[in-house]
Amino acid sequence: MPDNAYEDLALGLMSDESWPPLSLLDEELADGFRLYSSTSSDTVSTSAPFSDAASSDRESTNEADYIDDSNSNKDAGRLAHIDDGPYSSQKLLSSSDIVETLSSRFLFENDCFEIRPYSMSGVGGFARRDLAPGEVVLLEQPILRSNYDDLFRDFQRLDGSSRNVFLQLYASDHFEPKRVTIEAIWSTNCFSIDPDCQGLFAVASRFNHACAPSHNLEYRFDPTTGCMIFNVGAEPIKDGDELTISYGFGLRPIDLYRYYGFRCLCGACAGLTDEEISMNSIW
Ligand SMILES: C[S@@+](CC[C@H](N)C(=O)[O-])C[C@H]1O[C@@H](n2cnc3c(N)ncnc32)[C@H](O)[C@@H]1O
Repeated sequence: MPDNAYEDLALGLMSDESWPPLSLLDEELADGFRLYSSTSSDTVSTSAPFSDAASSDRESTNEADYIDDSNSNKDAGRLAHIDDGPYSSQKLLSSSDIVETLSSRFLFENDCFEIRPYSMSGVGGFARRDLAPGEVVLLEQPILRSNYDDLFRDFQRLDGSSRNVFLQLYASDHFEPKRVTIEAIWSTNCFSIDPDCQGLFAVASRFNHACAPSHNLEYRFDPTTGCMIFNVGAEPIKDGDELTISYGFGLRPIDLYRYYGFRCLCGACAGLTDEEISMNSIW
């Protein structure tokens, strides 16, 4: 495969005429899309799926301390952010803005898929054309690498735009009521990068789960590029189909409910009855 084969699939790079291909690590990718280089020297080696949200039981902290921009550090994280241009209305600061925007706007698109709202579960990814088995649809660098111990400190080091992207991601209301939004967003969306480190990905966070064997994307973390790479599984995907991933090997609907707080509606599993839900209510 040629070196630049993935360029137009990297986060922030649009393959249509208005978004000419640029180098993956260009700081200025296109109007309104920038990808900041990380100063982190972390090495990563595995492609484990979502982190175990159930294992995090940390004390809450005053969230207001962590959403002040004044100390922003542009180099603390990687970001393909939404600023101007066609995505200007996604420069989001409040949860009401987020809700309004998610209900009416496309969130991201490249040659292969788009992230858009739909009725089942907020937003999801949908194929924009037929996709072949094995085809790479997205390479994405995390906007933040962290872990549950360092999350608030690392969040504080993000620049203001990265924080806004972070804060517009979906936060499950399943997590402990006193848990602050930052931690709920992290728990809902982060992917494991290695045993001690997770990553938050602005676009990949929008992929919904489907139970095996019906999920149609595979993913792995590539330490060389620092990207999570998403490719089509063994079966082709048709234009318009939802792109789905597995949130974890062997997870049953009851595990999804306990760990992530949602009733799986993927259609491939039996789901959960009301009785099972009430028997497993956590709060
Ligand atoms: C990582 S986010 C995925 C994107 C999310 N739909 C959004 O609007 O941003 C995970 C959340 O999506 C929803 N979700 C994902 N997969 C689902 C499924 N199979 N059935 C029902 N809800 C699902 C749940 O609300 C879950 O907490």
